[in-house]
Parts: sequence; C-alpha cells; structure tokens
Amino acid sequence: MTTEELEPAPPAPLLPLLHGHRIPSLGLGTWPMVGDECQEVVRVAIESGYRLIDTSFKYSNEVAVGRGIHDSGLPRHEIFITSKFNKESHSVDGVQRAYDDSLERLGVDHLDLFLCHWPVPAQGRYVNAWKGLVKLLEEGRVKAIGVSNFKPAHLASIIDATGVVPDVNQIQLSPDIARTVPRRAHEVLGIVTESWSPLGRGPELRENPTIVQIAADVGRTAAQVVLRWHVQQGLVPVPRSSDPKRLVENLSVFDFRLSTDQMATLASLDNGEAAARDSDLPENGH
Ligand SMILES: NC(=O)C1=CN([C@@H]2O[C@H](COP(=O)(O)OP(=O)(O)OC[C@H]3O[C@@H](n4cnc5c(N)ncnc54)[C@H](OP(=O)(O)O)[C@@H]3O)[C@@H](O)[C@H]2O)C=CC1
Ligand SMILES: O=C(O)C(=O)[C@@H](O)[C@H](O)C(=O)CO
Repeated sequence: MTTEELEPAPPAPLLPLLHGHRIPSLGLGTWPMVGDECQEVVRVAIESGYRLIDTSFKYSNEVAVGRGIHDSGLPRHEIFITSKFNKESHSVDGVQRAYDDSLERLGVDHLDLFLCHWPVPAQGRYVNAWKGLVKLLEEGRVKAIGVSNFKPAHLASIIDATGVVPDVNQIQLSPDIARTVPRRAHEVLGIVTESWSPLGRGPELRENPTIVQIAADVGRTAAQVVLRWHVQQGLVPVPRSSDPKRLVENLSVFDFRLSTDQMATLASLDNGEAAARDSDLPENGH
C-alpha cells in the first residue's frame, strides 16, 4: 500500500462518555477485512490520523487489528480500541472470558470499549451480558462499556436491572436510515450514538442526487458530506475503507460545516425506522 504522498488528517476531536473516558468522534470500521489486508489498513489508518478502531470477535480479525496497531508504533494510550462479543457469551462469566480472549487476540491489556454486539432477544440473556460488562467496568478492567443494535426497550431492560447506563449504543445509521427515535432515547440517557454502515455500505447513498448536489455546493465528496452529517450531530461514524486516499478523505470532515438548510435537506432522505435491520427478529444478530 503506497501512502508516502498522502498527508495525514488531524485526528478527530474527542467526545465525553458517561463513565469518564473520551471517544474519538470518528473511527475506522474493520468488517469484513481480515488477515494481512486488515493489518495493513489498520496501520495505514492510524498513520493517516485515525485513533478509534472498531472490531469484533465476529469479524475474525482481532489478531490482524492488534498487529496493525502494533505496526503503527503509536503508544497504546493514544488509540481507542473497541471490540464486541457474540450471543454465546451472554452471561456474567461468559463476558469475562470473551474479554480475556479479545485482549489476547488483540495483544493488549485492556480495551477502551467493549460492546454486546446484538441483543438477540430470542435467546433472552442480554441482561446477563450487560451484568458481565458492568462487572468489567466496576473492576476497572475496561474504560467504557456499551451495546450495539439495542432498541430503546432493550436499553430500558438493562438499565432497570443494573442502574448502569451504557456509554455507547452502536446502531445502523445513515442519512437514509436516520434513526431519530432511538437517537432521542440515547440523548435523554446520555448515551453516545455510534453509526455503523455510516456511508450506507453500498454506492447508492453516495450516488444520491441530493447528496451529490450538496457535495458540489460545498466542494467536498459525497462521502464527506455524509460523514459531516454524522459528526455535525454528535454521532460517531465508523466508516470502513481499504483505500489509503479514501481513509484520509473520510477523516477530513472536521474543517467545514453544512448549513441548516443542507442539514434539513439531508433529513428529508430518511426512510424511517422500518428501513433499519430489526434486532428483535430472530434472523438478525449473532
Ligand atoms: N455493530 C454492528 O452490528 C455492525 C457494525 N459494523 C461496523 O461498521 C463499519 C462500517 O460499516 P460498513 O458496512 O463497512 O459500511 P460503510 O458505510 O462504512 O461503507 C463501506 C463501503 O464504502 C466504501 N467507501 C468508504 N469510503 C469511501 C469513500 N470516501 N468514497 C467511496 N467509497 C467509499 C468502501 O469501499 P473501499 O474500501 O473500496 O473504500 C466500502 O465498500 C464496519 O466495518 C464495522 O466495523 C457494520 C455492520 C454491523
Ligand atoms: O459487521 C457487523 O458488525 C455485523 O453484524 C456483520 O454481521 C455484518 O454487518 C453483516 O451483516 C454480515 O452479513
């Protein structure tokens, strides 16, 4: 991967989390990259200015992510590492084991953020999973804890059972799947919303004529307009790219603003909550 001619972007500003840690306001998604490619992309991303790396047991790339972080040479404390565990670990002890296993694969002694990847309500054990995360936090083994793909009702269950509010909920979120209802619930509770598939994964969103027009108006790319839409609202997107130029492009969204009218135009692209993957359905989640 040739990167010598690319200027790094300034690292993303930090946002405060409920339990005292701070999270970079944009990070690198790593699914479905694996092996040498993943290791190289993680190294290049860090050298390009990324400080938040998002992985998961499910992605089978924690070893590669850890090697990429090591190759970057950056001190551990300058990097915010997130991983996630699967439904097989939805118990207090299961989460402790999953955490130790993730640490070993990543080659680090702590994570900045550990997430319950999906609630899998059909299994009925996500409250136990949350109790396991609370134990890790209370023992000072992890800096922040959270969930992913939890709906407001799932959040209510875990908070009722423990009195502990997640630092983060990572959900599917992009201008066409704007998730206004869960976002409002997060705001009330003080939960930071992370956006997965922030670019909509496929090319359709980036090719949307409304976004293309705004991009032309502000002299940026369509991907930058979409990512600016996220960060301007305090969302934390984790875009994935395996291209060095696009890695820098995606992080370079903190030096311009979208106008109120442009934000309102982008809000009109929302297809509503039904467009999101429904984590109550048994086929969704792992
Ligand atoms: N918690 C959860 O359940 C989930 C979490 N995630 C996380 O979210 C991350 C991001 O989501 P993902 O589904 O990968 O989708 P994204 O919305 O990040 O889109 C990724 C796609 O966009 C392309 N792309 C990236 N930047 C640009 C650009 N500037 N211009 C044009 N194309 C671009 C990439 O291609 P190229 O590489 O060629 O640039 C890739 O094909 C995942 O990697 C994962 O970490 C994802 C799904 C579920
Ligand atoms: O990337 C993730 O976090 C997932 O949940 C994956 O399962 C991925 O999004 C996917 O949909 C695989 O089909």
